[in-house]
Amino acid sequence: MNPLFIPPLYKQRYQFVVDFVKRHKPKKVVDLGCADCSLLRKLKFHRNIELLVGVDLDNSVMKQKMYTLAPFPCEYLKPADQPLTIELYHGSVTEKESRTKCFDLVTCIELIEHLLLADVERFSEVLFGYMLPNAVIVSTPNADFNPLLPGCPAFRHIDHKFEWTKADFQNWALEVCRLYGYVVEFTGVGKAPSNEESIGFCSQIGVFHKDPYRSGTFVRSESMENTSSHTLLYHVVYPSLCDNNIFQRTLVNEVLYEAERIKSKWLGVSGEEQAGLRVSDADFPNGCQEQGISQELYLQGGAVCVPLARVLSFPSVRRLCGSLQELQDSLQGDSRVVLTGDALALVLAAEEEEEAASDEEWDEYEGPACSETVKCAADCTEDWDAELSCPCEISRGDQNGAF
Ligand SMILES: C[S@@+](CC[C@H](N)C(=O)[O-])C[C@H]1O[C@@H](n2cnc3c(N)ncnc32)[C@H](O)[C@@H]1O
Ligand SMILES: [Mg+2]
Repeated sequence: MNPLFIPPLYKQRYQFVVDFVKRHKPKKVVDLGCADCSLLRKLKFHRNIELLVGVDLDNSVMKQKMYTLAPFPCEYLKPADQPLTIELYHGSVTEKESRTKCFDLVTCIELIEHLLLADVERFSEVLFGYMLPNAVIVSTPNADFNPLLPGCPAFRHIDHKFEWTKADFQNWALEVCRLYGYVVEFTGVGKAPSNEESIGFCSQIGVFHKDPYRSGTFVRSESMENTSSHTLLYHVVYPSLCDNNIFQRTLVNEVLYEAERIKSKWLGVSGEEQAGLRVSDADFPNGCQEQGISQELYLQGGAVCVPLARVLSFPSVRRLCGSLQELQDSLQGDSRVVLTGDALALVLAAEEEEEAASDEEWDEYEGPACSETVKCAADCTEDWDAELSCPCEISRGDQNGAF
């Protein structure tokens, strides 16, 4: 059977959120009804997000997949500039939880139709009247579209408690806006055929923003007290340069790496050629030229001295330290580096201290403990999807997929 939508509808819903995040750059995002964390796994690559939270009533599905939200090994080797914390909570979206208050964006993708109709009002109050997010994205099946889905039963999924027509959804959304001071834009994914466009999208979406003209005049939840009704299941802090220890370790690694490379190149050429290796200001712009600070290497008591000014000309170091003074301040007192008395150069042993691993040692090396292939940053998302999500649309049902 050919898929009805290409890409599948669940991917189009996730992409809708990802596009919104790219445009609006929210810092704090919570995904209500996050299930197997598929959307969270996509969002974690958007490093404008500093706090990413998932909430679901079903803790078993979250527990199965929560470790896929852990940092990749390469993220420890090359920490990001911005911090990122990911948290998963077991709890109901109809209960107030102060740790989900005042986020920039709340997503509710195919969640609302799984609530009892009697609970929708309570959910609306918790979401719009208590959590007070700046923006909300709600998606839900459009019942008007069901006749166009071949073999579609009364409801698209066995766990759906209701399915709203376009008018039902818009009535709910507009009432919520009236009560809580929001404005809404209606859109969706999964277009109807051109002769049936008035039916609307297969997945209807409402994008809510706080109404700038009504701030302070809307209803707030009766009780705004700090309540903790959810249980924290998972908490991970990503390595980032905002952490002083990680910053220092990364800086020292980069400085030593670049300094050793400069040293090896310098040692590898004859004395005459060394003279020819004299650096010109234009070769290594780093802001030190004006101060007349030398960038040339020299020998001192059998050791090679590599000027910090020269190391600072490498973009990998300059990204971390903006000036020579900053670099000196960061390196002084760090036990992994030795500086000259004037703190202007690094002192490195002229000879390699450690021999490279012998052939026998390499024979014993069994490779990394985990055979998993990891790729960096945004490219990974599709790999993870392929591995972690069932590629068969039909078997996924509406949980994430068919409709
Ligand atoms: C169809 S799934 C949607 C999953 C995900 N948002 C997506 O689009 O892939 C609905 C999710 O809502 C969760 N859910 C249902 N009622 C809930 C409640 N009262 N509080 C929190 N989560 C709830 C279910 O456990 C389920 O994981
Ligand atoms: Mg559903």
